[in-house]
Amino acid sequence: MKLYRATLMHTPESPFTAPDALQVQEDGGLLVEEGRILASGPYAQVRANHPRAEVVDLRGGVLLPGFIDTHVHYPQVRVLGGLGMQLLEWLDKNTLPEEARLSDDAYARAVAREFLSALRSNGTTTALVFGSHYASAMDIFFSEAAQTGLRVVAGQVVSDRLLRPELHTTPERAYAEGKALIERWHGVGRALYAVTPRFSLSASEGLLDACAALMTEFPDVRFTSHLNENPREVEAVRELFPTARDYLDTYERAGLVTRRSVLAHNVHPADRELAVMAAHRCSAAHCPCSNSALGSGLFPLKRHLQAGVHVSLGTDVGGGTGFSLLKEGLQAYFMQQLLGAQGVPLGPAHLLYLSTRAGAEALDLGDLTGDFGVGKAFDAVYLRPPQGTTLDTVLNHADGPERMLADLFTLGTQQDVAQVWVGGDAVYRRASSEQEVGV
Ligand SMILES: Nc1nc2[nH]cnc2c(=O)[nH]1
Ligand SMILES: [Zn+2]
Repeated sequence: MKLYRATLMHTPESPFTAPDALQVQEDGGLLVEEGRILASGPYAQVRANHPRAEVVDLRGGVLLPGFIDTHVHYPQVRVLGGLGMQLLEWLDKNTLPEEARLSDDAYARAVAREFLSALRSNGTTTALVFGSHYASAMDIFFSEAAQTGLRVVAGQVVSDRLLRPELHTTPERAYAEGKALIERWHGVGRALYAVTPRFSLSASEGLLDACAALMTEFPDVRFTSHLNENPREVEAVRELFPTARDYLDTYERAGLVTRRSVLAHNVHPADRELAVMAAHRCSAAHCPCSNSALGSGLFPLKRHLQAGVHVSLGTDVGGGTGFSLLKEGLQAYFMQQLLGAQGVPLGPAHLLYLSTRAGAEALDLGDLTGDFGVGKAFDAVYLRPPQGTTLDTVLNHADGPERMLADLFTLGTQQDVAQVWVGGDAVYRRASSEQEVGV
């Protein structure tokens, strides 16, 4: 039994609907046994009730629930930085050639290790991972992920048109390979499976039906894809599906819009699409760094919230700009500011919620993770800036916990992630030599 002593902050409820959603213990205690939180509260109180627990002293930093990235591409870690293009050109020139390289198992393993290491060192404890087009690269991914202890919800990406021939499959093969991967990996350790057509642009109706067949046969797997990211993409989908009411309808008609569906981007939705997403309780993964880098547009958060659509955050590596949910939260804030009266003013509690609890809800893992409630898994990130850094200075002069949280989202980077736990297991610890900077 361990008692973690730290400044604790979490958002068990949504600040979009609940006032005072940010819960803070400035000198807090979290009692953890067998990976689960048994008690929480002021340190002195938890200590008095559990005098024999081993104390882990984390004073001097801030302990947050582990970050939850609801849209990130495993095969794209090495193509980060491909700036200067919009979506379709970026896929063609920057991304798909790299994705084809994952047909080589040794290459796929190296990329999987780089990807999983980047998640952990950025404080991400759960991720909805867009996989590779190759089944063997997914076997490699799941086996590497199991060794890290991270929670991954991932699936083979399937497409049968308009990418490049070596990335195409058939509905029959997509079904057979998906079924085999689900039987091998879904619910094994901390892994779950997500059925993942790349986007309707590269999927025939037959392929979407094959995806639906998997969802029917295995009702608790998740579903993810892309939606309404870029105007040229939206127009191409309209031409490819002349009888569909809109982009969402291409998925909806196949029965793929459910409580366990997460659709990335949705920068250009119609009102009907928002209403249907809300009715089916499916989630939108907002990827603000990617939307900026690829010039996709300004996410209409207010329209999503007004329609009742649940929204979480994704880094969208490699369309995005890295693995940090701190940066993603800050960029979400910037973009809402830039929208002026059309934007939603986001405070630090919103940014924390979007990067933790909202992701757990999107993945239907809200009973397991996303906050520090009693009974939840101990999934946590300990942020402690190296001495002498700007963030260290600013935190030392912050006039209260809410301002500290704003400082973390404004200035925090990978270098500030000191330790990470999943289910009580330590999955990352910053090398101690990096802790002193400039002193
Ligand atoms: N951002 C992004 N959008 C996509 N739409 C289809 N594939 C992709 C991808 O890899 N990244
Ligand atoms: Zn994406």
